Amino acid sequence: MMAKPVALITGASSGLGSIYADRLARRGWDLLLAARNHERLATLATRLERETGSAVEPAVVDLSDLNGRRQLAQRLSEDSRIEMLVNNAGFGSTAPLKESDPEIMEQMIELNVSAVTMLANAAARAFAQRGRGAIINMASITAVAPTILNGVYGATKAYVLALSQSLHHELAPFDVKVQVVLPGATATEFWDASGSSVRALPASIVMRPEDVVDAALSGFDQGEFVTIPSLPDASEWEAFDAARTALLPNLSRSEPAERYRRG
Ligand SMILES: NC(=O)C1=CN([C@@H]2O[C@H](COP(=O)(O)OP(=O)(O)OC[C@H]3O[C@@H](n4cnc5c(N)ncnc54)[C@H](OP(=O)(O)O)[C@@H]3O)[C@@H](O)[C@H]2O)C=CC1
Ligand SMILES: CC(=O)[C@H](N)C(=O)O
Repeated sequence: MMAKPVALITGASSGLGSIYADRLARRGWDLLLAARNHERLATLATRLERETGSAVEPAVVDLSDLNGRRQLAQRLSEDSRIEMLVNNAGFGSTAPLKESDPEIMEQMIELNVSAVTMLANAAARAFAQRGRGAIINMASITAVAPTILNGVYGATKAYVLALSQSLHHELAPFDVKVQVVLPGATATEFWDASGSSVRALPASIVMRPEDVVDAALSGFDQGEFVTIPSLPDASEWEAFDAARTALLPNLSRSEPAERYRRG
């Protein structure tokens, strides 16, 4: 029997990552599930193996730790069965920057930026060499709306969007798919660590994690690069992105613009 391909999902012990695990196992993927909480990963692995017949391996790792993310990146580089990376682990905050603990902000950057970068780098190299694979990066609507929550959180997600834009361009010739997902408020444990309760938000702006992941996978199946699960009209994103690309011919020129040369 042919071995199944493996999807590596970070942040798989709860929320969006655990739903990705469920959906990908049902789509015929074997799984490598990364997070810190061994008990939760083991319980999920046992359930998914029983219900789907997929092989599910827990990988207990703290991705804010340099050695932790190095080990997982090495596994990604060396294990040719891994054909998908769901770069999902992350945490956020709703506190203004001036009221935030600088060490927590550092940890957020380590997890949301440094770990995402190291794993995307390893996946890009390995998948390009193999001529196949997919990278799904979990950003957030705060990537384009950084005033909504904590500024560092929004900045980390803007980084994930920019990194994905560059990777999408770079990896297209190698048949490696890149998707970036920008969910809005989602009812997960994210909120427990964020400093605000999801129950304080109007129900009309909060999506179920199952719906976020199902929409994101539908976008993936349709070959979308950017998926915003709640956006009713995809042409609104296309117009936003077209405005960005229209700037490109004038962003680097030999002379300052006329308005900076007056007086
Ligand atoms: N919920 C929301 O409103 C939104 C969330 N997002 C993004 O979605 C992603 C998933 O979040 P969500 O599912 O909502 O939240 P959860 O808190 O439910 O999940 C976060 C996951 O990340 C893991 N994780 C946290 N810290 C580390 C670490 N240091 N090392 C390894 N794994 C870690 C957690 O597992 P463990 O504790 O076991 O390590 C958990 O599995 C995040 O990137 C978040 O920014 C984007 C938009 C909206
Ligand atoms: C926009 C949100 O509310 C969300 N928690 C996020 O992570 O972006």
